[in-house]
Amino acid sequence: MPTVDLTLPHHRYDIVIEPGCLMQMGDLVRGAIPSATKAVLVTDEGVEPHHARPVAKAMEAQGVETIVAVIPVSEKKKNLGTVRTLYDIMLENKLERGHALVTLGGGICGDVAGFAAATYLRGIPFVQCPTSLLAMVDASVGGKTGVNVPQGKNLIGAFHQPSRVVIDPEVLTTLSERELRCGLAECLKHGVIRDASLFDWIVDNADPILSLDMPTLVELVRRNVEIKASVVMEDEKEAGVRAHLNFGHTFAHAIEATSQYGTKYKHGEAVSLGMVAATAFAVNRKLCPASLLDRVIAGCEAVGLPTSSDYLAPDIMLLKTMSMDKKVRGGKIRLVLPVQMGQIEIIGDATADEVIAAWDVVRK
Ligand SMILES: NC(=O)c1ccc[n+]([C@@H]2O[C@H](COP(=O)([O-])OP(=O)(O)OC[C@H]3O[C@@H](n4cnc5c(N)ncnc54)[C@H](O)[C@@H]3O)[C@@H](O)[C@H]2O)c1
Ligand SMILES: O=C(O)C(=O)C[C@@H](O)[C@H](O)[C@H](O)COP(=O)(O)O
Ligand SMILES: [Zn+2]
Repeated sequence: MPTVDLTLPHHRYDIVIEPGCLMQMGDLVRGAIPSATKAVLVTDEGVEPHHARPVAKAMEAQGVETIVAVIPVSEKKKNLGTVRTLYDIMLENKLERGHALVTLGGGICGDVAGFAAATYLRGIPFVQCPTSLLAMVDASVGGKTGVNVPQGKNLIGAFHQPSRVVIDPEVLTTLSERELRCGLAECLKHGVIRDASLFDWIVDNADPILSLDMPTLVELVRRNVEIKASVVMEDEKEAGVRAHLNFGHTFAHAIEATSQYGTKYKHGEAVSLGMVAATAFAVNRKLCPASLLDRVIAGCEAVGLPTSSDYLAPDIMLLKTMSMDKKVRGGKIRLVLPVQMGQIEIIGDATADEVIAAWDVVRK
């Protein structure tokens, strides 16, 4: 099966990308974690009716006793309460360190269940099986797991790398178009930070992507996973270049946290708005030409993502939330900004006035 390899100093895994591969989930889990005679399959309530039963059956067929745990899928419930529920299920079923957790869902499911795997018995192996485009191209790769708190997004978490990532692009046929577009926000982000040709390719291929042409989807997923994996291999724990993957996210997370997590904007939509705000900031700072902002806006609009909003919290609230960002150093907001398509710079001296001016570009 085609794979992308991710090699770190103390861990290595592959990311399998193959239409139909979920039917071989038993082999794929046992191949990565041979001691996994038992597993908790954590899925989310939107995915469970479509895909949980065949995956559980495929795992059982290869001798993996499988307990299915269904969790709610909302940013509000991406919290420690849901993690606690998973601990209880794992404890009740006497899951041991040699056993496994398998995620089957979008990025929320992967982040929450991944955090449970990172902390249960101080860490058990897990396999990520992402089912949304966003989780395939971004969230399932790289080992960031965690949950939200009222103060901000993903503020409690752990780096815990999976033992394998299994991507079956065929499951995208049951994903809503809105969620598909959300995944494209992170794909465009990868284009802006690393690969101008990917950015243009996504814009040119918006139609086949949104109409679920399978060879185009496979290429989309592979190109994005390669970028994500290469950044993570360079800097696993965000000591440096991994922060580039956070382009648009300081603004995006502020939108999510100040709009009651997901009631108005999904993560991918917030990232689209955040990329526009960050690029506007860079233009105002004269780090990049105004034409780059036009290109980012045109790219997001080409795939149907929002680029302006009449639903933003007051500046003071947005600034307060941005000051809780994990990249803050010495109380200063650090921003990941584009210099040109495919090239990024991080600045650590953003002033409140500059940030507010960037929000103004997004605010309708
Ligand atoms: N860990 C990371 O590196 C990382 C990276 C990016 C995003 N994230 C996190 O990921 C989350 C967003 O993930 P998301 O966009 O996948 O949202 P999500 O988890 O809410 O999933 C999107 C929706 O689609 C449904 N769904 C998923 N796959 C489906 C399928 N195949 N068929 C039918 N329905 C399906 C889900 O049930 C859900 O309702 C955010 O919380 C974000 O912070 C994490
Ligand atoms: O993998 C990363 O690193 C990223 O920043 C990817 C982001 O798309 C993702 O939303 C991530 O969860 C944000 O990380 P955070 O540390 O800012 O919460
Ligand atoms: Zn993201």
